[in-house]
Amino acid sequence: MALLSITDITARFGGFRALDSVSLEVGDGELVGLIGTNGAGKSTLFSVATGYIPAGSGSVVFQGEDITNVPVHQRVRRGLARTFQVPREFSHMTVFDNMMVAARDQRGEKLAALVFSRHAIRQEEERLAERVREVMAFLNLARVSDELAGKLSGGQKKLLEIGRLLMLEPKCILLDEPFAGVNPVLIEQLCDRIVELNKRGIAVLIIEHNLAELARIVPRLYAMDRGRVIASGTPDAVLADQGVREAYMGGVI
Ligand SMILES: Nc1ncnc2c1ncn2[C@@H]1O[C@H](COP(=O)(O)OP(=O)(O)OP(=O)(O)O)[C@@H](O)[C@H]1O
Repeated sequence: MALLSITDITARFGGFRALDSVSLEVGDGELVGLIGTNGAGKSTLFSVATGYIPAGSGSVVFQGEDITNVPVHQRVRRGLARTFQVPREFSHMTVFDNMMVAARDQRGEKLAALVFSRHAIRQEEERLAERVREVMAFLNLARVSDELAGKLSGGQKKLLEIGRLLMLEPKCILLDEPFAGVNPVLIEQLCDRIVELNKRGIAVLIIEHNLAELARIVPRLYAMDRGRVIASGTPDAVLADQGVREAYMGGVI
């Protein structure tokens, strides 16, 4: 059984059909790519999967449960979370605090339950801080821990965005163009960290325009064009697909 099953999803913006009966699956512990022309509907699909945009029709099933109408924060609590094309860090806060805020959001109810015990709150905060330090070390962000997030490079912001996601202890992450605006050296590092996360058991679905990098790390790809999935399979098979080649620059890739 798939970890995440998206079936026959349709989504409209006014009269425009951005997603037209889209189906896609991510298996437990799988690393999957999603490519497509500009405006194909990839980000919209992420938004429907994670609850930011309602599905017009179709279903989203996560870990065997129908979550089509479940709100964003409950999907996050179940372990399904996404990044955005443009990172959403708090630019005037430090890297460390950005990560702590993400962790506290997730732990909000638990912290509220501890309201009568200062000692218990301090212990919980220390536990979260320890987890933040672990994640920063994993992402090579430890040395910028006290920097303001707004001062980070594009690549470091993408790493921070992934760090904030990891504080949610997800089972499946949807990464929207993690390599966009990132210099080649940091792309290598990002690729390496994404593969390592996946090895540790987190399922990953990645939207990416950088086909060379994506094809290097994912065993399986989907391709979208004009609101539909037009191909899926190994990167070689998808990139050789005639429909995909026609969708991209009239067959030039
Ligand atoms: N909030 C919105 N209101 C109206 N139209 C929208 C909205 N969001 C997206 N669209 C339209 O839906 C279509 C799909 O957009 P989407 O951002 O999902 O594409 P994409 O495949 O992620 O594109 P890109 O690779 O360029 O980021 C586009 O035509 C876009 O203009």
